[in-house]
Amino acid sequence: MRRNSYLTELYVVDSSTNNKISKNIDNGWMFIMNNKLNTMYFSPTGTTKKIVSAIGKKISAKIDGEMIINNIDFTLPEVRKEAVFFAREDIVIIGVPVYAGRVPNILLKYLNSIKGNGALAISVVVYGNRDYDDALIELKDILELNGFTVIAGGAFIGEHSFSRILAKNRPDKKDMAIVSDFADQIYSKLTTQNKIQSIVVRGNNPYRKHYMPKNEDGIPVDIRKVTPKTNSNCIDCKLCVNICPVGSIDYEDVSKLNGICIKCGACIKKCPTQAKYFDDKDYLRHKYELEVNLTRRREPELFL
Ligand SMILES: Cc1cc2nc3c(=O)[nH]c(=O)nc-3n(C[C@H](O)[C@H](O)[C@H](O)COP(=O)(O)O)c2cc1C
Repeated sequence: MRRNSYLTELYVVDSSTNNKISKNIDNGWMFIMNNKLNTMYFSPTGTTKKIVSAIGKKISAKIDGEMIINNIDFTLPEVRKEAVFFAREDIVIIGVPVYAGRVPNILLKYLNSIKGNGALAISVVVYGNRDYDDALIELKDILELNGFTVIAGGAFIGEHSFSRILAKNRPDKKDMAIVSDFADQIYSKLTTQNKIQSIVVRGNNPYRKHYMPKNEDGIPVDIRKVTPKTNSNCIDCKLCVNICPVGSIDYEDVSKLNGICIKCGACIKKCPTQAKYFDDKDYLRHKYELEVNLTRRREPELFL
């Protein structure tokens, strides 16, 4: 038995005559066997990567390891210079963290350049236990405008980029069990529905404005200009230079920035000597406020 084209036919070879008999495929199992599985994520502190990778692995495992996962980690700026095109037979699991209740601004140009060409997409957003606001609907809209059919969506929780205690160590065991269940449900949708339906997710359109922290007088503050400092623990290992998702840290002098800082937390959380930190008053106040006020555990939300 050989597959000859996407979703339409399969050959059954008659061994006595060696003639190919083709018959229509309306079976979901054959549907998924004809597809290619892809994962894509932007993940400066690794929580989005963990969730997207686990969904991909679980779906591929369910198909008996038949499916090789093609992965695009677009955390680094060089990767976002490459054009990406998919085709009808692709399934793409794509994840981004939630920044200010939305898809991170710096990713919009790249995300809008990805061509779906009829591929199926699973959209994933990961947030730090405050809220994902309109990020999931925004990601779904972007993907649909680019020619994807979005067949599943999930909002998951990851340790907050600003903090080591808010949503500490999430996604944890309980989250990963939900991630696994989500993958099972996606597999089941792929293999049991003849016409795979797109989804409706929680969120507003028009989208809410980007979430802004407030100062002690309740006035919104703009922390976009805040940059990290470097202390004397620095061993000049250059790790921060290599992991900065906007390529802003100067190679010769790692305490210097040559571009914007998106406050993603990568240089701070991944520094082996804890040499990077923020000391801006408004940033620290916001971080403290989040840590004090958002202790109630949020749970993942799935849309299928
Ligand atoms: C600039 C910025 C804004 C953020 N805004 C939100 C937010 O609006 N709501 C929320 O719950 N978490 C927010 N977070 C936290 C991240 O969404 C969360 O920690 C996520 O797990 C980080 O993903 P990563 O580990 O893949 O980098 C923000 C983080 C950053 C850096």
